[in-house]
Amino acid sequence: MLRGGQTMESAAQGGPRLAPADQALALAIAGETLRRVPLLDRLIDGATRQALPEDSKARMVLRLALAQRVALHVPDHALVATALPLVEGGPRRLVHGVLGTLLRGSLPDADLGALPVEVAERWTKAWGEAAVAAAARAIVRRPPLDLSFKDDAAAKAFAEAEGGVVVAERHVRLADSRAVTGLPGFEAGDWWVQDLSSTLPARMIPADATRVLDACAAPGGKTLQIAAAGHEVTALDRSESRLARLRANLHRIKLGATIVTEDVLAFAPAEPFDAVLLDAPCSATGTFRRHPEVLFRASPRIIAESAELQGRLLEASAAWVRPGGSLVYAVCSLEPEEGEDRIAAFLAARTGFALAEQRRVLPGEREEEGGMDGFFTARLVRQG
Ligand SMILES: C[S@@+](CC[C@H](N)C(=O)[O-])C[C@H]1O[C@@H](n2cnc3c(N)ncnc32)[C@H](O)[C@@H]1O
Repeated sequence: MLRGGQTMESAAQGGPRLAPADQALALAIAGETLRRVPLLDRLIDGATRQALPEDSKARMVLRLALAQRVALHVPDHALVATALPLVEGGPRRLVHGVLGTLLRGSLPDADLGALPVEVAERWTKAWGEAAVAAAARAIVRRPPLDLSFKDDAAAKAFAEAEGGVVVAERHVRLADSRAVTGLPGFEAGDWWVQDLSSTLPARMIPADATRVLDACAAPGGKTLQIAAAGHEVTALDRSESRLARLRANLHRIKLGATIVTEDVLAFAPAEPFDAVLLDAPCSATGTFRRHPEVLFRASPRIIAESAELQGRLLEASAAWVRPGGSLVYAVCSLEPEEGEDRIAAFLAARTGFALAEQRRVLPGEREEEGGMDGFFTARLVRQG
């Protein structure tokens, strides 16, 4: 992931086939390492005479071993026994020596997270130190399990029965992550998993909008919300495999939508929509609590490329909004270039749209209730 910019999911698929318990442990070690790389590097650098290259195998293996000790409380003999074979025929002596020194000393047992240095600097400039400190706390905290419900009464009854909290209309938060398939209402299709932040854009769609286009729809969290709210949804995405997941989700929740496999940039609807939701592809840095690897992938170049594409997708989607209708834009990103700046640039470059509402979610929001993913969403109205 650090070298190739892969997601955890694709890295796991590309690796060797492991038994489920080993796969879960491997993912836990990788995730806990990514949640505290600068902290682990400080420990490693404090125990080596010459700094190990950033990308060296010795540094990678030491990070993995130390994360097991500070975050997963793996016994020393076990983590040494899994680290050394990784450097057999290579820097085995060095890794053994550094690990020995560190494990004999007092390692922080603290649940301290650390954002990659470049991300901390970027976000301090954009959002200030309090948001960065909140993000460092959040990256090592297990996020709650958030469920969106088809029906508000069912949400309230579920919260009461399962010890959850209704944190918004049709939305229940469970403090601890449980196996979702075992929760009541899974088979019946009463709810789906969705972070509270991700529910904000669909809540901005005016109640009187009849025909709604979900322009980057798969795997369908927002499509489900829009359909559950009673709108007629057209769900468009260019990825057939992701649309297969959207179809399966609609089937389980027993809701309907017209599905279109198409590129936003090539789509030509027969008639305009009352509302268009563009949940644009983005760096996804707001989802760092569940996917810490996003912080290492989102280089300034990737963010700039993503922002450029978002500008084009916004222009294309704007053309399908009827006069008086709404265009809702959303990104699960903590980069202003993908959020506030995109909307400002869109409004500066054309007439005919006005900003109706805008919402930014930063790390630290509702922290005592389990927090929220970083997010940005805005609603524009097409003037008639
Ligand atoms: C942020 S995800 C959407 C998540 C979805 N709205 C949900 O709530 O479950 C972005 C989606 O945009 C799709 N996408 C990216 N570029 C596209 C394009 N040019 N045309 C159509 N879909 C695109 C991707 O396949 C991906 O499914």
